[in-house]
Amino acid sequence: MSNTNSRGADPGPPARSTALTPPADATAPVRHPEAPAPGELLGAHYGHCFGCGGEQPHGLHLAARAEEGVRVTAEFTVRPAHQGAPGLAHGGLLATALDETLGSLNWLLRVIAVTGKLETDFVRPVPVDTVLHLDAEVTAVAGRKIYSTATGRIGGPDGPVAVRAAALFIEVKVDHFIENGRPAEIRAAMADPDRARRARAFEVNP
Ligand SMILES: CCCCC/C=C\C/C=C\C/C=C\C/C=C\CCCC(=O)SCCNC(=O)CCNC(=O)[C@H](O)C(C)(C)COP(=O)(O)OP(=O)(O)OC[C@H]1O[C@@H](n2cnc3c(N)ncnc32)[C@H](O)[C@@H]1OP(=O)(O)O
Repeated sequence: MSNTNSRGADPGPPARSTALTPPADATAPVRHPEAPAPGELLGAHYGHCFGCGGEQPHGLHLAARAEEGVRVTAEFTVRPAHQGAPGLAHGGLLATALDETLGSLNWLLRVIAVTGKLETDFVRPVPVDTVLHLDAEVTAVAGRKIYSTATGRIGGPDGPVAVRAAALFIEVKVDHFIENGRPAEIRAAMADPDRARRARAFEVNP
């Protein structure tokens, strides 16, 4: 079989459609003993993060809250700047809110991890001014692979489901950021006066 697409370009690796199903040897996630207590806000992992950073004027400013187990919740208000169609949220934006919420779960395990795969079901349209109630949990862990799912409900924690996601995060060392990030931003992050954020980046998984 040819390894090129119709334009002759390398199509890249094949889609991994089964990748979001944990393997048979996966285990249940273990909440870290020093994870934030249920009800506590997790805080931003990086001030300029588009999803959670307080210093990011264009960002979503998502504030995830720890729950029991390896689970978080967050509320996200859809703003006029988030539109795709008139008066409706852009799907990619909703996927970003899900990605960020899912990403914050890894802090309850005390690992740093990046999104490898994110699958999103858009179940119903989400109007501007909607408060989306996000609820995410880690379902299984297999080596460096962390499997998680999330839902976003309209109007309340028991409201109708508007979006659903399943994700695979891959645990990385802090070197992932040092080797791949831009030096100026890396230096600034290393000098972050916020002790909790530095700890999250450097002490967890040095
Ligand atoms: C110094 C300053 C540092 C400041 C840092 C600040 C804060 C840090 C703290 C926490 C924050 C961390 C992240 C941000 C959190 C939330 C934001 C939302 C999350 C994101 O938005 S984050 C950005 C988007 N994300 C990426 O930018 C990833 C790009 N990517 C890569 O960097 C590599 O691709 C990587 C590392 C993923 C893997 O590379 P690798 O070489 O380490 O590992 P390898 O390929 O061997 O995969 C190992 C096993 O995972 C399986 N696997 C891998 N990828 C898969 C896929 N896509 N689908 C299915 N399975 C997959 C393999 O099949 C194998 O499985 P098996 O072991 O069974 O064979």
